[in-house]
Amino acid sequence: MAGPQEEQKFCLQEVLDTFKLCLSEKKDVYLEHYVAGWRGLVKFLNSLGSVFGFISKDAVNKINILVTYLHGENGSQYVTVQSMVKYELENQLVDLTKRGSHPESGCRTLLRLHRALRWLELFLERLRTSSEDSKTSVMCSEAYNESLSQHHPWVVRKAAGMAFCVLPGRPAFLEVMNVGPPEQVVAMLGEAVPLISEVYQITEELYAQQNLLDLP
Ligand SMILES: CCCCCCCCCCCCC/C=C/[C@@H](O)[C@H](COP(=O)(O)O)NC(=O)CCCCCCCCCCCCCCC
Repeated sequence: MAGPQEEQKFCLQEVLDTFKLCLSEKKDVYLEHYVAGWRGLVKFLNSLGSVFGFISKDAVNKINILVTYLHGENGSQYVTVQSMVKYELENQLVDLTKRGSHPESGCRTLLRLHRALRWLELFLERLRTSSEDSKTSVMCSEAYNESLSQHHPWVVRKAAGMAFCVLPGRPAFLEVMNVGPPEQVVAMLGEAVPLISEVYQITEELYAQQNLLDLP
């Protein structure tokens, strides 16, 4: 049986499995599996050390907000991202233009994770196609600059940049994924990236249709 230590261990397979479960037959995104995917990723971040604590703390905070809705009295409205958006909009539960009485709506909280998912997609694709001696810090900051950084103030960008510098090199990084030899990690990333990308695209289209991409 796995001890507490092992239960905390990140495993790319597990994250891949949760993202697989994310999409329903009609391509709705299940919130439960979406947050489970993020929980798995946070485990990975925690295994990289305390420098990343401020990032994982924010991610956990956002995961917990969503889980509270999911398990709350209106939980049945939060089964999918689609139903959450519909419910919160119909009931005026979202601050649309400036922060007001709903600073922690499901919609704005998920949007933050959604933007981070684009970073993840770009980063994992770089990792997958990179050579053995490529620098993870460079891949990570390139992916960040192309995505998430646009939504962050200077001070967060600075702190993120500093954290990226202490990322382990590619071989050690692939090892923490607990998949096996590098070729196997690369193969699994080949499966994971399109899945993550699909979940991202579906959410992006929904948010764009509803004009929710700039929620405060
Ligand atoms: C592998 C290295 C991991 C580097 C993570 C890259 C993302 C850098 C994000 C920096 C966020 C800093 C923390 C603060 C964020 C908030 O200001 C900001 C805005 O929130 P607010 O509107 O409520 O104020 N929050 C966010 O943008 C959400 C950030 C969520 C980041 C989650 C990152 C999880 C990373 C998981 C790593 C997995 C590695 C892949 C391995 C297979």
